[in-house]
Amino acid sequence: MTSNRATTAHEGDPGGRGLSAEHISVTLGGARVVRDVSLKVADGRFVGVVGPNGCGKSTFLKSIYKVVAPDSGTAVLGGLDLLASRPGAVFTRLAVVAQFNDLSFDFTVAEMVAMGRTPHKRLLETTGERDREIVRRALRRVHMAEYAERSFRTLSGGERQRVVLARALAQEPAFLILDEPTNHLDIKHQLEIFSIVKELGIGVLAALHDLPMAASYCDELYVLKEGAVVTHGPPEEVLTRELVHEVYEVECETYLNPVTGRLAIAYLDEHNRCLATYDRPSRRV
Ligand SMILES: Nc1ncnc2c1ncn2[C@@H]1O[C@H](COP(=O)(O)OP(=O)(O)OP(=O)(O)O)[C@@H](O)[C@H]1O
Repeated sequence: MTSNRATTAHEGDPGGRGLSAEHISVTLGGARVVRDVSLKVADGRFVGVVGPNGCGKSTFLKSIYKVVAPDSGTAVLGGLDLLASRPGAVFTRLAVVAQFNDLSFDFTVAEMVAMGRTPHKRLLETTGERDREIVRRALRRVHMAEYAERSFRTLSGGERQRVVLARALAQEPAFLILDEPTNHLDIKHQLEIFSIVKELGIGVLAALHDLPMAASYCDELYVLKEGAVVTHGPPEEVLTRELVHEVYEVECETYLNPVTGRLAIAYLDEHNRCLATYDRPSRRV
């Protein structure tokens, strides 16, 4: 199933603080890994990018948050040309929660979160009491307040992920990019991260692996395969058995769970035996 909705639905303004990426292509190591991807996130909407391993989700997001330079394309956030603007201008309004594994210096948790204040400060301006209060509040929000003086390096993967979210909260962004934000998290903390992000009420663009989770939290999904958008739209329309088969090469059945009334996915083996079922989680956490 291939749709050309991606090209037709991008006309118009995504809204005052929305994101509009147009015709982004990226080449890495001689290979074109993102192919002419266009996407819009209206202000306050939660948009997911899904697709199999290596399909280019992270690379596309990195091209927007300035870690990877695209070959071509534009990315505009609330009227600001992200690709042409200095990081200082970009990161006063855009925060990123990504995998954070290599750290050359040993920072405390509070110091890590305080880095979220950096884009808002003038050169050589030190951390003030207001910044410290914002940091404390962010750490409380992710239930990591008691870790404030711990070395970030000594934290577990899931604890680190929550601190990285706290750093993004301390940035007080108008828009959030999540690059596989729940990889290390158990189910409670996955739900908690999505719940915290939803409560912010700002535009969110997230690369996600868990399809039922994506269906539950995203207003709209873009599906990537081999670097290109296959289709996009509301999760209930996009996540069909045909789409899952085409993109992930697995058989499945989608159905409404009779208990929750929500979309669920049963993955099937070649004899149509159910391998696993995945339900959309409740948003009440
Ligand atoms: N620095 C690089 N040099 C060469 N190839 C790269 C580089 N970074 C990524 N790639 C390749 O680009 C492709 C897309 O990678 P990317 O990390 O964007 O995929 P992804 O969809 O986020 O994957 P996953 O779900 O496994 O995290 C992959 O084939 C990857 O091997």
